[in-house]
Amino acid sequence: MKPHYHVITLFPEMFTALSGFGVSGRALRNGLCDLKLWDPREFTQDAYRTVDDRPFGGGPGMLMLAEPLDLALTAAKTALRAAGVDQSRMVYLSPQGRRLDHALVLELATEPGLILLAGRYEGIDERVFQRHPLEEVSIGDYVLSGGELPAMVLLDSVIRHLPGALGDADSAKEDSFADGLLDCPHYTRPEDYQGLKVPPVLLSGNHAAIRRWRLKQALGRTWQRRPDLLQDRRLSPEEQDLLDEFRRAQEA
Ligand SMILES: NC[C@H]1CCC[C@@H](CNc2ccc(C(N)=O)cn2)C1
Repeated sequence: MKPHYHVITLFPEMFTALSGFGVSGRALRNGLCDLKLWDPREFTQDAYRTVDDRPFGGGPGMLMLAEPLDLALTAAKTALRAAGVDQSRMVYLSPQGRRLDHALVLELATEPGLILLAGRYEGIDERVFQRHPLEEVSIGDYVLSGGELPAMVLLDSVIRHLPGALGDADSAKEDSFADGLLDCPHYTRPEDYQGLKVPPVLLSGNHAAIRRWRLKQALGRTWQRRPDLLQDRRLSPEEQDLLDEFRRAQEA
C-alpha cells in the first residue's frame, strides 16, 4: 500500500522542489507514494479569500485563521479515508516541535498516510490544535519564513526509506545515520587531482580492508565531530579497535 502524503500550504508551487527532482521526484513519478497539496485559500468563503488576520491582544504580524486550516485539514483527512487510510499522523512543522531525527524518520516512513501543516506568518490560531491532533516537529533550532521547507525536508528523508526509492537499496542502509555514525570520506576519479591522491586502500580491490578503512574513518569522524552519537552507540570489539587505531594515529 503506497503511502499518501498531504500538505496544507499557502505555497503549493514550492513543492516542485520535492516532486520535480531526484529520488523524491522519481519515487512520486513511479507511484511509490503520492503527494497532495491543499491550499487553505481554496477553503475561504469571503471574496478576498482571507487566510490571515491580526492577533487578539495586539502584537506584530498576522496569524493564520483557524477556519481555512480546519477545513483544509478535514478535507485531507476525508481524502485519506476515501483512500482507505483511517488513521493518519498529523504534523505541524514548528521550532517548538520534537526534533526530527533518524528514529522519527523511520517511524514516519511506516505510516500509510501523513498530513503536514506548513505554517506562515507569526503562527496559527491555537484552536486548530484543539480541533486536530497535530504533533509538532522541528527540523532544527532556527526559525524559517514558513513550514514548507521543513515539510519538504521531512518528506525527502521519509521517501528515501520507502522500498524501491533508492536504486541500490544499500545506499540508504549505508547512510551514515542508519548505523549511528557519520559518513566516511568518498573519492572518485581521477586518482590524482591537483596532486591530491586517493587513499591506496580504496584502489587495492581488497574489499575487507576497504570496509575496515571506511568503518575506521566513520568512527574517527564521529568521535571527532559528534562524540554525543557515540554515547548512544555500543561499539563492537572490531569497531573499538579501529577507533583506538584512529585515535592513536591522531595523537602520534
Ligand atoms: N513563530 C514562528 C513560526 C510561526 C508559524 C510558522 C513557522 C514556520 N517556520 C518554521 C517552521 C518550522 C521550523 C523548524 N525549525 O522546523 C522553522 N521555521 C514559524
